[in-house]
Amino acid sequence: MDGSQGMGWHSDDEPEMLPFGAIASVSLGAERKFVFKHKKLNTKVELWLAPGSLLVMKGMTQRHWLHSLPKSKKIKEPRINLTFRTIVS
Ligand SMILES: O=C(O)CCC(=O)C(=O)O
Ligand SMILES: [Fe+2]
Repeated sequence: MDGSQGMGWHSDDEPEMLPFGAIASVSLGAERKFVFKHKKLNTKVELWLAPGSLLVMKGMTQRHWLHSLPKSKKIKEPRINLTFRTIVS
C-alpha cells in the first residue's frame, strides 16, 4: 500500500493472540512513520520504519500503548509489512 493508506490507533490484543507474546514486524518498500501513544499518559513516540527494518513489540507494549501508521500524501511508493504473531487456540 502507498501513503494514501494507513492504520488507525489500535493495540494488537486480539483474543486469539498469545497474551504478552512478542510481535515481530518487518517493513519492505517505502519508509513510513509509525507512532506509539500511551493509553493513559500524554506520551507519543514516533519512529520511521525503514525498508528491511525489524520492529519487535513485546511484553506489556500492547497493554499500555496504542500504535498507528499515519497516512501521508507525500508517500507514493508502495510498502509491504510482514507481521509475525503467536496465535493460540
Ligand atoms: O504496517 C505496520 O507497520 C503496522 C501494522 C499493524 O500495526 C498491524 O498489522 O497490526
Ligand atoms: Fe498493529
